[in-house]
Amino acid sequence: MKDVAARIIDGKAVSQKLRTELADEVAAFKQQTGVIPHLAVVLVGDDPASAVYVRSKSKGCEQAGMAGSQMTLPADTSQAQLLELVARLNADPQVHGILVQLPLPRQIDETVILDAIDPLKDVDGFHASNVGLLAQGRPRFVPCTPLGCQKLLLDAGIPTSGAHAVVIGRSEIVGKPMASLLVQKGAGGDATVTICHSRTKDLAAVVRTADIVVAAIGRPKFVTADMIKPGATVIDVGINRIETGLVGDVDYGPVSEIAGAITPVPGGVGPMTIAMLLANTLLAAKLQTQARR
Ligand SMILES: Nc1nc2c(c(=O)[nH]1)N[C@@H](CN(C=O)c1ccc(C(=O)N[C@@H](CCC(=O)O)C(=O)O)cc1)CN2
Repeated sequence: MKDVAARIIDGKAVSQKLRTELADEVAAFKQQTGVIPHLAVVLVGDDPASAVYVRSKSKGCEQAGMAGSQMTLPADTSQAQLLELVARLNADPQVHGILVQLPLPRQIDETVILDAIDPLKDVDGFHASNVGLLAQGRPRFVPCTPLGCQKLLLDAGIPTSGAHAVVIGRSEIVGKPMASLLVQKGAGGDATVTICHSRTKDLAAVVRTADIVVAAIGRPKFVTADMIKPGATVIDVGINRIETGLVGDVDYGPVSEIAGAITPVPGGVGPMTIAMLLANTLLAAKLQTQARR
């Protein structure tokens, strides 16, 4: 055990600072172009957590001086009906960003929907062409949660160049794009990256070698103190609702006594996801406005 507890990386404070800066950028963009950036958020079904996230996305747009509209479809919506809505939003010149809230009901193939979104309006960065651009090291829209993790590392002054970063989880939304960001050249990158997943042999031993651990596996308190190298930085992407409340993928109390810096849940990575979405929406409006002039 260390005699000093880990530094807490406060995602709520960092996201608030970024959102204030973004509101100034939005105001300048509106003054220059007369264009109001507009995010359309689509929710299918009535999952209560998704409904909360979607509301905070629309509210976040308004607070930043952008337009946010929300479309809610019933849980039994067919793939064809959702594709029709996406096509309408793609064709609408007033809409700059389109986000389809995940997860989608089982009858709808997520990949088909995500790849139907105009890549220039894909503020989630999930379209195959945006995934490809990130993998090639020339990112356009980067998925919001990994981008938020990278911003937290940069804001906290955690060196990534030459560091060994271990990403636990290989999802398309977090694990894979996080690894791409950490390995790419430049600030917040240049790390040596290992991705661990359910088939990794002796995962604990691999994680113990990490200077930076990003936990995105979706299992409550999966990362325990014995897996952490003293002084390592621990970024917890997990949001798990258990009987006692909301917990991350990291066993926060014991791990914070070993780590050098750690994100809490709530108040760590989560708020950054929305801040990055707002930033991507302004970027979408800028790219489309440029293309139309
Ligand atoms: N189309 C997308 N769907 C989903 C994404 C996404 O980025 N794009 N990510 C997640 C959910 N999500 C945003 O959609 C999200 C999750 C959590 C938070 C957040 O601020 N969490 C708070 C806790 C809030 C609570 O009490 O529930 C925190 O960690 O402090 C924001 C956004 C899946 N779907």
